[in-house]
Amino acid sequence: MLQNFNLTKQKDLTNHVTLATGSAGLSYLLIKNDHAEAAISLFGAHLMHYQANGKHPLLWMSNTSAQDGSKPFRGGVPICWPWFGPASADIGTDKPLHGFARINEWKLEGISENADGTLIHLVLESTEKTRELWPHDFRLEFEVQVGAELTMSITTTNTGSSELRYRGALHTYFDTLNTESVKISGLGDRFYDKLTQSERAQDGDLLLTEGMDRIYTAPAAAVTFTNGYETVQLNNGNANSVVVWNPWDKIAANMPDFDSDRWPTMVCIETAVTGEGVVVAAGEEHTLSATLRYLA
Ligand SMILES: O=P(O)(O)OC[C@H]1O[C@@H](O)[C@H](O)[C@@H](O)[C@@H]1O
Repeated sequence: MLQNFNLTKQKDLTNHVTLATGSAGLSYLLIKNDHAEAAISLFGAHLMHYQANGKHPLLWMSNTSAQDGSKPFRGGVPICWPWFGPASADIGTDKPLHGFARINEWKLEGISENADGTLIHLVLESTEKTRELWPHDFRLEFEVQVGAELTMSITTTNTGSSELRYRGALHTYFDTLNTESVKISGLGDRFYDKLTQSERAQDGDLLLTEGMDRIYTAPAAAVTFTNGYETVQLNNGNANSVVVWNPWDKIAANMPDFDSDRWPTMVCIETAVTGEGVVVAAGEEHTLSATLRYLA
C-alpha cells in the first residue's frame, strides 16, 4: 500500500484508527477494522488506500506522488471541488486544476465505529484564502465509511447569503491487473471526448484499448467494472457524469509524478458533477456520493 510513504505512528484515536505522520509532516489516518483497512491523508481529505478483507487493494497510487503537500497526491481518490478540470473563465483560468479541496488541509471532525465498519468525517471551511480563489462561503464535508463496502460522500453546504454553483468529482484511481482485463458497463450511450473535443457514441461496454479522457454524460446510477481481480459495482449518488481517464504511455511518461511504466495498472472512473454543475441556494446543501461494492 503506502510503503514508500514511511508513515510513523503517532497515537491511537480509536480501537480501529491510528494517527500517523509522513516524513514531510503531513497527517494520515490509518484504519483497520474487522472488514477492511484504509488510509486517508488530512491533506486533501485524500483516500489513498482501501482494501476489503480477502480482496485485492482497490486503489492505485503512484510511487512517485508528491508527499509534502506541494502538489495533490497522484492516485487514490482526489476530491475535485469546487470545479472540475480547469476553472471556467468567470472563476479565472489561472486557478488550480480540479479546484482547491485536494490541496488544502482538512479538519478531522469525528470518527465513529459502527457494525459495518468505521466512519471518518472530515471538514473544509471557507477562509480568506479560499475566498480569494472562489468568492463563496461554504462548509465541505467528506465522509468515508470503511467496511466490506466503501462509501464516500462530499456534502457542499452553502453558508453564504447568495447561491453558489459547483462542479467536482470523486476522482477514483482504480488498480487494475492490466489494460486487457478492464471492462466497464453502465456508462451510457454517449460521451464527450476531451482528447478530440467531440461528442461521441458509446456502443456497449467500454474496453481499455487506448488512452482516454472521456466524460460520460448519461451514465446509469450503477456502473460495474472488472479490474482483473474482482468485479465491482460503483453506485453514484447525485452525479451527472462519469469520467474515464487513462493517460496511456506518452502522457504518463511526461507526468513527473506518474510512474511512467505503471499506466497499464490503473484506470480512473470518476463520480462527477460536470457541465452546468449544481446550484446550491444559500443555506442549502448538496451531496455527491460513490459506493463501491464487490459483486465477485
Ligand atoms: O493531473 P490532474 O490535475 O490530477 O488531472 C488528471 C486528469 O484528471 C481527469 O479527470 C481529467 O479528465 C484529465 O483531463 C486530467 O488529465
